[in-house]
Amino acid sequence: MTLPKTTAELRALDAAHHLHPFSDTKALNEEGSRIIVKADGVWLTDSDGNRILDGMSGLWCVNVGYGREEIVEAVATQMRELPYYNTFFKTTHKPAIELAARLAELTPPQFNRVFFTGSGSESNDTVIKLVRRYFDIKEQPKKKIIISRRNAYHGSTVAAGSLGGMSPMHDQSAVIADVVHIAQPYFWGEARQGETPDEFGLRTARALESTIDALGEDRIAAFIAEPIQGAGGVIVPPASYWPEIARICRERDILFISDEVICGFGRTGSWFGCETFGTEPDILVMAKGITSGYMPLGGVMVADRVVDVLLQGGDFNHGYTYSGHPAACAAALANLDIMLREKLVERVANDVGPYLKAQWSTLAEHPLVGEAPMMGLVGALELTPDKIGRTKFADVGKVGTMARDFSFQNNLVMRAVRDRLIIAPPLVISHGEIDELVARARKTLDATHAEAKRLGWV
Ligand SMILES: Cc1ncc(COP(=O)(O)O)c(CNc2cccc(C(=O)O)c2)c1O
Repeated sequence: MTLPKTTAELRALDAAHHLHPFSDTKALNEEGSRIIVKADGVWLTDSDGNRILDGMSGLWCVNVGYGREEIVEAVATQMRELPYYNTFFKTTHKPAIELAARLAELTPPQFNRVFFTGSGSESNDTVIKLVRRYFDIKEQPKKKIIISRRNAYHGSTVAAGSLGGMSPMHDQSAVIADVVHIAQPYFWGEARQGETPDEFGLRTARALESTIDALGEDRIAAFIAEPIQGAGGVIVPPASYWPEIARICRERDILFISDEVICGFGRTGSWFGCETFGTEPDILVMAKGITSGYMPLGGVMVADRVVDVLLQGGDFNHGYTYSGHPAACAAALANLDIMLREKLVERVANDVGPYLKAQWSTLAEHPLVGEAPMMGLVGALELTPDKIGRTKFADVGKVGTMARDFSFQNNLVMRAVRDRLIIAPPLVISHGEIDELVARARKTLDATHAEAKRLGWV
């Protein structure tokens, strides 16, 4: 079969054969999917030749930007030499060894070993098994419960989806036992009247302590959290939150898991979000930015104090065919070379991060915007009918979806989560491209505001 050329023909074939993730495929097929055909830097090109500013780095992952020949070459070379081999049954290969050593250098000092996976979901499934194995070996088998947060996202497998706190996912899936969800540090949407950010941050953090005490510390294995809840809407905690969580994790016999699938590899202005917020996790979850999405790869960094116990336990009966896939590891190594050579993490911290924050903050003045948080190169716009009262729209999500569609019409990719618009652009974005992004975001807000007014929603 030769692939058709026109957008209409491509859409028809897609509609005939492709079930899309996280989509109402029937509705999508009536509308037609947007076909992305190539990309370069921060720019996408669709099948109609439209140039689109990718404000989302694909799905939070293309940190070094598109069109990096170095990564392509590294993968091609590796595939010619060894396209695949596994790391089961006493075998390994050079890309896995080299990447494991590189990750030990780049991650905080407590981490010197990595378990490779093919995705963030597989990484979090691995974490659940590692954590329970750890306490079984320590002869504390009662410690099984993992505490997570409402509206967290940890992946889409049954177990990782259970770790996440998104009820629309739980409603469509089995969920595993022994996962408990506590409040999220979403100040704009959940603080009490008159409560300051710091008071809210402490109160929300202390939900961890009270939940441990209510369930019994002898039953709690771990606490898992994203430094910033990404898919939940870029929920940046108040400054008081993470120091209080860190205190609780230090004082209690539980493991702290930092899910850095989004916040890792420079996104927040440090190599990892735990460094931005000053926490010291026992387990660090990676995917996305590890290869900038060029190849699927995930991993779990495990702190020495946890590894020391695991090594006493003999066989760890878990792993994936593509754990540490050689071509994916080669992509990761080339990706990390680019990040180091171009000092992209420092660039986020000292240059484009502050610049984007300054430009993005001007959008908070828009009548439709309740808050415009930005940390590193990940930010959001909370859309609201009432900035002062911090009220939500009656039909949550409708305005967000409308805004996302206007954004796409303006050739800017922004993600909508409920009525929050999100951006997480590639770390290579220029000042000029930031100006263009913010201008298109403002145009999107104006169009959304006008339509919401016409519909009587504001
Ligand atoms: C914090 C976190 N943890 C785990 C995963 C799962 O990774 P995999 O998808 O590679 O299994 C993620 C993934 N995050 C993710 C994935 C797909 C879509 C969106 C969205 O915001 O629309 C977000 C994530 O953001």
